[in-house]
Amino acid sequence: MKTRISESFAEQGMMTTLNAQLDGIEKGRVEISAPIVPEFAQQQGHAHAALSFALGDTAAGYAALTCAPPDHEVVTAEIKINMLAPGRGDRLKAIGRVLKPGRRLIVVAADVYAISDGTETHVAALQGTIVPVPV
Ligand SMILES: CC(C)(COP(=O)(O)OP(=O)(O)OC[C@H]1O[C@@H](n2cnc3c(N)ncnc32)[C@H](O)[C@@H]1OP(=O)(O)O)[C@@H](O)C(=O)NCCC(=O)NCCSC(=O)c1cc(O)c2ccccc2c1O
Repeated sequence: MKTRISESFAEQGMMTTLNAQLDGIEKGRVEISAPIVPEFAQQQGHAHAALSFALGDTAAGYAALTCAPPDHEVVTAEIKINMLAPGRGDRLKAIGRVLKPGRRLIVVAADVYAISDGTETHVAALQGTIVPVPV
């Protein structure tokens, strides 16, 4: 399972562009993080919502993949995000988790935290639906 997730993550050009890294893989739970850099900031210098979304969606997607059958990929069908606080700091950390590993739909959630001088602030909460598709 860990090899499958790591190899898939390495293939995601989006994650490479964001300098994101995989920090943890367990069944139903995946953690990733990326630096907050000016290229991915909004007009006040905080993390852009799109960065929080990309990391949250990806963490949730891989959490779903840990529960998908071996001969299936997963795609995001829908996901919503609540932006809870400005993403100030050095890094964003996203923790994705599976709420319900159904046969047809995998319901997921993700929480995104901004890390500043070792202090974590909960900045975004996502919930969505991931669909397993045969490879
Ligand atoms: C979600 C859907 C697969 C649901 O399709 P549905 O069965 O409801 O609808 P249709 O039968 O009308 O199909 C429409 C269309 O979907 C494609 N499709 C359907 N079934 C399959 C399948 N088994 N395999 C492959 N593709 C399928 C196909 O193009 C169909 O059109 P046709 O003309 O060929 O019939 C479907 O709605 C869908 O595919 N939606 C788009 C999903 C999508 O593109 N999501 C965003 C990209 S995925 C993504 O961003 C992503 C992000 C991550 O962070 C990830 C992290 C970890 C793993 C994966 C990640 C990831 O994929």
